[in-house]
Amino acid sequence: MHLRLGTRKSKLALWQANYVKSLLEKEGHTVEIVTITTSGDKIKDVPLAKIGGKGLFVKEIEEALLEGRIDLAVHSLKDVPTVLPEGLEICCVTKREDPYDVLISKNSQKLEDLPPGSVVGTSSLRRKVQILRRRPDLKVEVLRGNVDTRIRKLEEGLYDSIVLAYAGVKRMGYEHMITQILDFIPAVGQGSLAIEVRKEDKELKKILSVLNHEESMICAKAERAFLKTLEGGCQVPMGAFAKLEGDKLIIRGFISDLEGNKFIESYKEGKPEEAESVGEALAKDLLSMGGEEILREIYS
Ligand SMILES: NCc1[nH]cc(CCC(=O)O)c1CC(=O)O
Repeated sequence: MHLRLGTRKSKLALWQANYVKSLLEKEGHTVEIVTITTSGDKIKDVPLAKIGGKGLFVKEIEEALLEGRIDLAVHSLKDVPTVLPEGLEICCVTKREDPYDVLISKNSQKLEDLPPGSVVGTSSLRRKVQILRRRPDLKVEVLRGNVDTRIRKLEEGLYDSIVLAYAGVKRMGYEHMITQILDFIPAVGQGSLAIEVRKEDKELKKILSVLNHEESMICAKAERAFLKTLEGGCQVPMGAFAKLEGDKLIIRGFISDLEGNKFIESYKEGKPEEAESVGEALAKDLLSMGGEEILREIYS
């Protein structure tokens, strides 16, 4: 079949699109890559948490899907909101790449070795609070842009260290620059790709099912149910990480206030078949442990 694959045009997005393209070509399909500029690509210097809109990197691509200009969309799963437009679905989640965050430092200093007052670049509130919890004496400053831009800003001396997703760093060929793999709780979905299609495209979904990695899909379901229950956008520091151990699903997650002073963390176990309810149960625990108050403060 001839498939039109929609993607953003950042280098990372194109890498991801080409990765999916090559998997589909192995199955005998032809794939045309259609690049789409999203609002997230246009607004370059404001932290996404300040813009506040959900799905800034996917909205225009979803419109192309709904209008029939493309057949499938490839996104970083972590950029996809938990509620999709009517008529669309995530039919596959690809095998998760290393889900963790990494620190890249100018002087190869690990988080615990950075001199007091060092400047760490990240725009993610999730990363910020986890940095400050370990090193309240560091300065966390806004850093946006694609992976190349972020690394260039480090090299230009604007930061002493930056924090990025391992997955993006690896895909862009900067693995050799990694100073430290951080044991932070990752973003929901970090490291997996989401394949989004029109719900009604049954035949296409059958074709695409080769892209699905069942274990990654189960973890995605648990983490996204967690996020949905917390109504988390990127304005609230939170994260969750699910994994399968044998036939047990384990999910850890946290929610925090903006400075990392109130950091509420817990975990939950359950059956993989009940991934969504396990994620939801974890979120409800966090809400009753003080999460509700945090949300109220942040949104007031
Ligand atoms: N926020 C942007 C974004 N979306 C997906 C990735 C990397 C790939 C992934 O995490 O799955 C990145 C870069 C980063 O967070 O450093």
